[in-house]
Amino acid sequence: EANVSRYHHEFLELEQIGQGEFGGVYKCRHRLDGCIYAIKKSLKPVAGSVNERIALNEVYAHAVLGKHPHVVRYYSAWAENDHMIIQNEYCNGGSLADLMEKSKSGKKIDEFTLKQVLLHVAKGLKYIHSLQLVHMDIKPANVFVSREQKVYLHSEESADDGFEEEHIEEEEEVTYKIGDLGHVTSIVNPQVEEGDCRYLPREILQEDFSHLQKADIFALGLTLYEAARGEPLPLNGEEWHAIRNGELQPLPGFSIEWQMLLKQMVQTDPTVRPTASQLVHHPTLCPPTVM
Ligand SMILES: Cn1cc(CCO)c2c3c(c(-c4ccccc4Cl)cc21)C(=O)NC3=O
Repeated sequence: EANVSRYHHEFLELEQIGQGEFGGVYKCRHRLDGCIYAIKKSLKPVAGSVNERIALNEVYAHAVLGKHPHVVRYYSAWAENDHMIIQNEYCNGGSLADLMEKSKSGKKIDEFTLKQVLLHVAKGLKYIHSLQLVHMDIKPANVFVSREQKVYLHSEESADDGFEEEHIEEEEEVTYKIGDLGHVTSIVNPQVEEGDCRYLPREILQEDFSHLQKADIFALGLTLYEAARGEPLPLNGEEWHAIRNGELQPLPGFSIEWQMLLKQMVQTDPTVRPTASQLVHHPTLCPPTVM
């Protein structure tokens, strides 16, 4: 019946972790499996509206995209009491936007961290693009962080008496994941719902959808540029166009090769921007091989 709520029946709501015009996002514990999930509750969109297309896009995309280490995992979606509900993997480290917020007061985000973000998100995009899909809303708030405490049993032959020496090594493993698939569309017959204009390349504004994967690369480039610079990106106007003409400010404290890579990612001509696969194998991102 209408008033039985699967949400309250299956989940214990722990705290609200997001708020938007769409509704709210909650950190919840599943009463049966005991795991924590991120659940977004939004008002059921009007049938046939743009919002309905975005809501359906999101669920279709999650269903097709299945499981990937650098794409936030989807578990279930349902409608109840005039609400659309989607249950996703909970990423316990906040978003890149949260990291940027924190770095405003303290230390800036360093080059090594941003190279990790680039490598992980490029791997996620390579997977999405390999399925002839594009994300279309890559930005700091949609890159989520998972931190996992890994424990290793480390055993070493001790030099002198030849006995095995064992010790426990703890290591925090950070994984960056692409979330919010509400703008995902197929490159075959694209129904482009523009993402955040701060990260939008000019060709999409001009409705040129011939290189949609490169719009994701552009948005990722500006995402990293903003995280490195610590200044908010323009929504429009002179500075917005200057960036689309390839004019980026220098990034003091960052290597020249990093700044050149970002510049290449936001090139005006989409065909010049690297593909996600080229980024994954880019020499400045691959961990140094022990010689
Ligand atoms: C605002 N907000 C904060 C978080 C926690 C980050 O530590 C969060 C998550 C998600 C989402 C989300 C985004 C778009 C669609 C559905 C969901 Cl659940 C939103 C989130 C999501 O899918 N997984 C999250 O962890």
